[in-house]
Amino acid sequence: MGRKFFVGGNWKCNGTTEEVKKIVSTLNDAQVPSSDVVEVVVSPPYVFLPLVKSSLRPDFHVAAQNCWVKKGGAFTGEVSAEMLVNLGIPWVILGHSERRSLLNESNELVGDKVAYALSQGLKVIACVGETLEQREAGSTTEVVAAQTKAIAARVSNWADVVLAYEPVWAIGTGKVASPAQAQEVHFELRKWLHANTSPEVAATTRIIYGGSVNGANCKELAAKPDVDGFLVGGASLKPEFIDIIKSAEVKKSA
Ligand SMILES: O=C(CO)COP(=O)(O)O
Repeated sequence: MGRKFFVGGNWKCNGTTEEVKKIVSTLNDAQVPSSDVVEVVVSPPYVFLPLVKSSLRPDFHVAAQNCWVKKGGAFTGEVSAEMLVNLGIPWVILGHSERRSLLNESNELVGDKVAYALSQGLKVIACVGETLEQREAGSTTEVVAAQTKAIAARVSNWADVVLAYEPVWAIGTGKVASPAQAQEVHFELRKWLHANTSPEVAATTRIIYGGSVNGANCKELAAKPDVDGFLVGGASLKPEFIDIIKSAEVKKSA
C-alpha cells in the first residue's frame, strides 16, 4: 500500500528575503530520513518561490499557497496555475481555512480550484477542517465530508492529491488536536473516500494533519495509523521543523 509520509511547511504570509535564506540554509544542512521515507514540501509566499526553488536542496519541493481558479488573464492580483507550472513549482495548497474564512472561498470554489490546478499538472494539498462551533455542535464529520465532497466531485485522479485535515480551532492557537481526535477524523475521511471514490483511493491517499503541530507533539500524532504526515504552520519557520520531518521514522518502525 505504502502511503509515503508527507510533511508540508506552510509559511503563510511571513518572511523577508534574509529570513527565507536562513530557513532554506537550515533545511539544506539538516540530516533527515531519505526521500523514500518522507516527502517534504515547503510553501513560501509567492514572491519568494523562485528564490526558494533555486536554493532549496533537490530532495525537498516547493508549493504555492494558492492559485487562481481558471486560466490566467484579466484577474488583477491573482497568480495562475499555468504560471506556477511555468516556474517549475510542483505543488499548490488549496482551500486553506484562512482563505475559506477571510476571503470567503466556498467549498465549490475550492473544488473548482483543485480541478483546474490538477488539469494543469500541479499536485494539490487540499485542506478541510471544522470550526470550534461546528465541533461543539457535533457536526465535524458532516462538515469535513461536505468539504471533501466538493473536491471529490471535481477530481478523477487522486494520485496527485494530499488531503489535509486542519481543524480551525487548532490553527495557530497552540491547541493541538489530541492524537485520538486527529485519528478519529482521519479515519472518517478515509471511510468517506472508501464509500464515495474507491477502496484504492481510500487506501492510497495521504491524509495529513495540520494545527499547532510542533517538535514535541509530532511523534505521538505520527504514530496514529491514519495520520500520514503534517501540514505545519508556525513551527515550519523554525528549526524544529526538522524534528517534525524526522517523525516519519515513527511510521517506518511501526
Ligand atoms: O494552518 C496551518 C498549516 O496550514 C497550521 O498552522 P499552525 O501550525 O501555525 O497552527
